[in-house]
Formats: sequence, structure tokens, C-alpha cells
Amino acid sequence: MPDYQVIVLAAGQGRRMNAGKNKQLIEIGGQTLIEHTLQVFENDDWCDSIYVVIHPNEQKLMGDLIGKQFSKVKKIVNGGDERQDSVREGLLSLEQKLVTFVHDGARPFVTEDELHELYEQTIKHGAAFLGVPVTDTIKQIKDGKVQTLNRSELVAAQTPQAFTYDWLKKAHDYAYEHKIYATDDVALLEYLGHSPAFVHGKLSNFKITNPEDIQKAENMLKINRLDYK
Ligand SMILES: Nc1ccn([C@@H]2O[C@H](COP(=O)(O)OP(=O)(O)OP(=O)(O)O)[C@@H](O)[C@H]2O)c(=O)n1
Ligand SMILES: C[C@](O)(CO)[C@H](O)COP(=O)(O)O
Repeated sequence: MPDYQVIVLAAGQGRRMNAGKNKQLIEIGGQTLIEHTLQVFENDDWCDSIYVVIHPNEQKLMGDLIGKQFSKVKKIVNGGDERQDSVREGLLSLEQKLVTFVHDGARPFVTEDELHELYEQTIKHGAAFLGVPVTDTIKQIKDGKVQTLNRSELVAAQTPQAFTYDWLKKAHDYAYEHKIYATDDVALLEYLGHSPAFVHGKLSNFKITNPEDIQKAENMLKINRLDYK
């Protein structure tokens, strides 16, 4: 059977959510956000092991919450200041398995068919990411000048993003050495001249970021529980 390992990121602060705590600990439909996300990988037979990156101040809380509940959680490691630092901490803690996924703990609605397509494309192309074509017209505003970008060439990147271990490690080592920061991991591949495959994902794999996303997530859960797709 195909198998992959996943780094699940939960070390952020959730500033935009403004909930007075890490948004990973907000309850949606009776379970915390991080539990919902980990359950997806626990349920996927192709996923072999999970490495969770947490905020150093939440070691006890997270340990109690997820330490025993998920059999595939191999390690819980402390994250860093930026998302990229947290990915690096996760990366340093895992095995040199062929395929490694990186996923935001804040995206609980990724589906098994998306995960499997991502895996297949990674085997073929070395790396792959989920995303959706943008539906708004995108304007670039630079030094007061507005320019309309060609929408047919644009997609909004999501996670998981999947890599052969070797590419992910080399990309992060290069970024670390050259002090390069990016908002996702596939961006770091560009510096090595590698191009990942694009996997057309679903809008339902949105990132829970702002307060209004909580109601959206509650609604998604209700729909999933009714198995109305
Ligand atoms: N230093 C950080 C920053 C972010 N993340 C994780 O990366 C994912 C995507 O980040 P984002 O949605 O920006 O989460 P936060 O950083 O928590 O939110 P905000 O930017 O609003 O503070 C989240 O699962 C978050 O926990 C992380 O592990 N370490
Ligand atoms: C990785 C990501 O989720 C892809 O859309 C996104 O770049 C994370 O960005 P954020 O600034 O940490 O929300």
C-alpha cells in the first residue's frame, strides 16, 4: 500500500481569529479544530505517521488532548516564530520516508480522495500541491499603481503540499542558509529550480482564519454528518 508521513502545523497564535487562544483549540461541533484535522489522517490508510508541531506554551494542553487519542501521532514537537520555522522543526524530527506531506492544522476538511491524488502526483513529479483557481479578478497594487493580473494563470494554494523527502529537506535547508521566507513550502522549491504538480482541490478545504470561518466550519460539519455532498 502507498504510504506517507505528515507534518501537521498547530503552532500558530490565531491572531486573525482573535479568540483569546490558539484557534486550534476552538471547539467546532464538540471537538477542537486540531482534533478534526488529525482525525482525517488517522482515518486515511495511506497515512503511516503524524508529526504535530505545537506552540511551546501548549505542551501540556496539546499532550493531554492528542497524545493518546491518535495512534499515528509519533511525535509532538515545538514550533517556531513563523510557519516556515515550524515546518523546519517538524522536518528535523521525522523519518526519511519517501513522501512527506505538510498540512495546516487549520484545514480540517481535506478529503481522502484529495490526499490520494496528491500522493500519486508526488510519486510522478517529485512534489504536488492542492489549490483552487481564483474566481475573483486579482489586482496587484504596487507603489500606488494598480495592475490586473491574468486570472487564467492564477490559483490559490492550499495544503497539504506533498514532497519527496529529499526535495523538502533540500528546499528548507537552502531557505534556512539564505534566510529566505515564504508563506508556503512549494514556494521554496522554486529556488532549487523544481516545479510541483498542481492538484485541483476543493473550496471546502478552506483555512480557518477569521471569526466568520467558524460558522462556515460548523455548517460544513453538519453537511458532512448528514453525508450530503
Ligand atoms: N509560527 C507558526 C505559525 C503558523 N503555524 C501554523 O500554520 C498554519 C497556517 O497558519 P495561519 O492560518 O496563519 O495560522 P496562525 O498563524 O495561527 O494565524 P494568524 O496568522 O492569524 O496568527 C496554522 O495551522 C498554524 O497553526 C505554525 O505552526 N507555526
Ligand atoms: C500555506 C497556506 O495555507 C497556503 O495557502 C498559506 O500560505 C498559509 O498562510 P498564512 O499566512 O500562514 O495564513
